Amino acid sequence: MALPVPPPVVVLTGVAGSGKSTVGKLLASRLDWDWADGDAFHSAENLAKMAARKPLEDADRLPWLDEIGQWIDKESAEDRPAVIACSALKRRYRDRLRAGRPQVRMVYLVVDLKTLHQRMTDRRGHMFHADMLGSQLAALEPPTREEGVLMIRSAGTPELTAEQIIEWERLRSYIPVGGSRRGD
Ligand SMILES: Nc1ncnc2c1ncn2[C@@H]1O[C@H](COP(=O)(O)OP(=O)(O)OP(=O)(O)O)[C@@H](O)[C@H]1O
Ligand SMILES: O=C(O)[C@H](O)[C@@H](O)[C@H](O)[C@H](O)CO
Repeated sequence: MALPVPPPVVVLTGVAGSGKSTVGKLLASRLDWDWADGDAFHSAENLAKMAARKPLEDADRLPWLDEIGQWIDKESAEDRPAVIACSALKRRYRDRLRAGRPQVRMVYLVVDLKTLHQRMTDRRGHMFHADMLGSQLAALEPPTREEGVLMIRSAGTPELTAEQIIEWERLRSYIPVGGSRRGD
């Protein structure tokens, strides 16, 4: 008999400045689901590297992705639906996060370059500098035609993007009409 699939865990992916944290926080709050920002799982070494404007490499990101995976597993073990932001720039990073976790639903935020650059330069007090955007784009393998990834253009307000994600059919089917948002 197949094991029951735990409640969904939405992973908001995309390059720095695409709005993962802004949209993710809003989405989790609208749904009353747990929320985490993947940036909180970076090691001190990774944070220092990024603050020194050195792009992360695979060897830096793999243990970080595993920390995020463990957070997802903990949420699922407690039967809790959740949202987490994680850049997951490459196919193999996404595969690492979703392997053995059928509850993971990936959303990729599509934002044009001009807007991305504007958001990064307007953002104040963030350890990730706007001049690192190029390195994010160089590492990026967009999930075009990748099965199970919702690619959503995030050009309007964060509220609109969060609403569009909620409407995403597979999530909607989880949220009972008129029922508890946690589905219990
Ligand atoms: N849809 C949006 N419309 C306008 N501004 C936005 C939108 N989404 C995010 N922003 C702004 O753009 C900036 C970047 O957003 P945010 O920090 O959420 O991106 P991020 O993908 O989490 O970046 P990082 O990976 O670097 O943490 C923020 O200052 C935020 O207020
Ligand atoms: O994979 C990466 O290069 C990192 O996750 C970055 O995306 C940063 O964590 C983030 O952008 C900082 O806010």
